[in-house]
Amino acid sequence: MSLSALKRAVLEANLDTVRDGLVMATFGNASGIDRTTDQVVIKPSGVAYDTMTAEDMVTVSLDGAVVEDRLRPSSDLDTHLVLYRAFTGIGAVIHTHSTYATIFAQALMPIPCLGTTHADYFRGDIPVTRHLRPGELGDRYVAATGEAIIETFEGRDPLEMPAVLVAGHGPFVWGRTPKEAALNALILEECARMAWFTKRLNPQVEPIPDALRDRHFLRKHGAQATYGQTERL
Ligand SMILES: O=C(CO)[C@@H](O)[C@@H](O)COP(=O)(O)O
Repeated sequence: MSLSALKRAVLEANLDTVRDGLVMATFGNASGIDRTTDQVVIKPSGVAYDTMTAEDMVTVSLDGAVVEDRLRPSSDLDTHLVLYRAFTGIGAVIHTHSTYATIFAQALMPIPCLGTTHADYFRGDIPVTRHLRPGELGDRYVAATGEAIIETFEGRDPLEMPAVLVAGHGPFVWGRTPKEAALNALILEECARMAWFTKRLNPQVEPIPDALRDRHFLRKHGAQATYGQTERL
């Protein structure tokens, strides 16, 4: 993908989060990476979404060196970079403060996998990171946020669990493309909303059985996926 195509895709993913009601004001950011050049394209910090253009997207290298510096990159850039370096199969990262997912993050509660809506996209409960320690709240705060996410994902496949709740902050999601990450951000919020109401109706309810969860997840993802069309109609 050319750099200009990546910038357009990243802009659209940012705008999707607003269109889908996941972001208000400037509370969020989406980025994408070209794995052939290791260039990362990310939303500029604090720019209004209704005036944002593809040319406003900021390009940096995977180690954080700014390639084009017309605008300052998102203040969450270092979290995105830590995720790209650790999760080599992902191509896009999105952060929002979507209401229900953020409520779970603030309550330090994983979003339980209570139904097949959830299992179609996330193979299990959406995990919550630990709180950052006082020594991590200085200059390295944003990178430390990414490192806490990586710690939470030890032994997990990030493509089977493309979302996390950062304690006291909000969700980060990812995908292979900016479009896929934007869809994951939307489904995450819907699953959080459903889990909230399900738990209110029946506080004792447990996550669905692993076999049902896996049946749903694997029919849509991985080598054996059977959902949808094998050929374009
Ligand atoms: O998480 C936060 C604030 O808590 C940020 O994501 C949000 O303000 C967006 O910042 P940027 O405009 O991406 O610099």
